[in-house]
Amino acid sequence: MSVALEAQGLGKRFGTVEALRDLTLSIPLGGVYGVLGPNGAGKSTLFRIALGLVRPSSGSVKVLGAERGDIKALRRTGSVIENPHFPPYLTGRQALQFLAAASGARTVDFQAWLDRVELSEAADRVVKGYSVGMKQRLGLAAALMTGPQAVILDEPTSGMDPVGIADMRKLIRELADKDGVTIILASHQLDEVQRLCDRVAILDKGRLAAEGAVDALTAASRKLRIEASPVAKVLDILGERGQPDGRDAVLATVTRAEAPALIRALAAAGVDLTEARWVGGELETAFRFHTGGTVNAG
Ligand SMILES: Nc1ncnc2c1ncn2[C@@H]1O[C@H](COP(=O)(O)OP(=O)(O)OP(=O)(O)O)[C@@H](O)[C@H]1O
Repeated sequence: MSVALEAQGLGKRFGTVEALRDLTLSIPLGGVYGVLGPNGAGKSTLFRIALGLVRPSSGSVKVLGAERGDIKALRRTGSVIENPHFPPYLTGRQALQFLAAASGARTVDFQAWLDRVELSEAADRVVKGYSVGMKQRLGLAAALMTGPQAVILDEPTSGMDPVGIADMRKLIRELADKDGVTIILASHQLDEVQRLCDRVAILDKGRLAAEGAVDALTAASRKLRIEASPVAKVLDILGERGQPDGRDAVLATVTRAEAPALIRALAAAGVDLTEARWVGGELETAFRFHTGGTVNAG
């Protein structure tokens, strides 16, 4: 089995609202997968259906190869859905012990998980005094301590400061690369997603608007900016794939694979090359293109 989450023609109606419409999506096992979309696109609904918290109106979803609601698959799937809540007068350590007991987990190394999410110093303080970021990290420890194969995180960096966001990004990447946990996350932080995720799905009004490797989705807006002299010769060699950028540079629409040959051709034609660098290629551009221009902060 190489699929972590598979949705087939998934639909969900809440009264007159169609939160998901005929969504077919396959999220591979391994790596970090981002589910993106404007507010109300259906990201949380997809996650809630996958976790057995909400019943779909049509279609089906499998998690780790098992039908929705399968207890064994759910035990192998951790989750942090929106800001996690803990009994406020328990300490971080007690909260993990309480949740482990509730889920029937027997051999959990609480200290190791508290260390891993950098909560060792705060472990014996009550959760009530924790910051948003600390609660998110405690939620992540709670989701991971039972050794899941996949983890679903709904906006894991919401309400965090830039340092907290960078730490969370590092931890998530490490969990995927070193621990082999498949991470599926929803986020509005497109620059973070671009740095963190291997693949993404872009949802728009409950539909799948785009899906693919981050590199492939961003390739359309990525250009090679070539600063060279004479510019006219560069434009001549590039033909339709070149456009002037100021007086001494050209934007070339080429792929990474084509770049070395282009640079060799320019040198062979006697062009003096001062600089060649990639510009553009932001995930935000792809997001705007596929969702009709809405980018949400927060
Ligand atoms: N329990 C519910 N009852 C009624 N409508 C709901 C319910 N849950 C979600 N919806 C609606 O379904 C649509 C999709 O919501 P969902 O929370 O899945 O979007 P989202 O992409 O996660 O949005 P956000 O980025 O704001 O978290 C929205 O229009 C929302 O108002």
